[in-house]
Amino acid sequence: MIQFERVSKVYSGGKSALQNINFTLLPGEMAFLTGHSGAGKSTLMRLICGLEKANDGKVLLNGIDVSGLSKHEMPFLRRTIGMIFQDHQLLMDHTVYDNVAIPLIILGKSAEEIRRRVSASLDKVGLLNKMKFYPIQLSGGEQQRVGIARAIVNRPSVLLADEPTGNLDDKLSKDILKLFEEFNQAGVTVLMATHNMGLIRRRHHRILHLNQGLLEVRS
Ligand SMILES: Nc1ncnc2c1ncn2[C@@H]1O[C@H](COP(=O)(O)OP(=O)(O)OP(=O)(O)O)[C@@H](O)[C@H]1O
Repeated sequence: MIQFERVSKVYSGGKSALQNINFTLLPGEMAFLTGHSGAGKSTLMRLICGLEKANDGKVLLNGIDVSGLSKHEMPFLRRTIGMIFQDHQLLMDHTVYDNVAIPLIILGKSAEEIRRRVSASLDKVGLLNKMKFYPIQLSGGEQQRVGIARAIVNRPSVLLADEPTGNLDDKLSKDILKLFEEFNQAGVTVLMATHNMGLIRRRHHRILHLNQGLLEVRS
């Protein structure tokens, strides 16, 4: 569950990115985060995973006040979140398998558990047969799916996706959205930021729309 209570964010330098944001995303809910470029979408996502701190108000993740966590408590929070970026942020000199394994290696999991979980994640995104490839050998859509496999390998309860389809064509974008919907049907809370209104039209999920740092809830 994600809760924002009267959250405001002003960057050093004085730029007000978010103003008095209030919303709740229930466990197992899926929502889209929309808004123009600079509306505050990435800032909102970064507040949830503790990459930025709110100046005012509370950001709660599964009931825990993210802004109240110390630096050494952050890794525990991040274990419950899978984060997906537009530019997937893969390590180009590592194989697909190694890229997906990284979160588990950091957590000190056994080689057997890593093998099992990485295979399961790659299977979910349809890339089991490419585990030995390097990212450069994959298409844009496949690279994005490796980023998704890495985000879910730790079985997070919350998936945050910041413009995950930004560089992809319509067909690939729809495939990625379908994947998120499948995770959501399996109980994962999903928040996906997107510019692509065509993609999310006719989907029944709630829309959180940001307009110059202010939230309008649509649908
Ligand atoms: N680190 C930062 N320092 C100062 N200002 C920032 C910083 N990050 C973002 N901003 C400003 O805060 C506002 C919101 O930015 P943010 O990246 O959250 O918007 P966005 O909706 O994700 O935009 P886009 O769709 O272009 O990615 C913008 O005016 C941006 O310039």
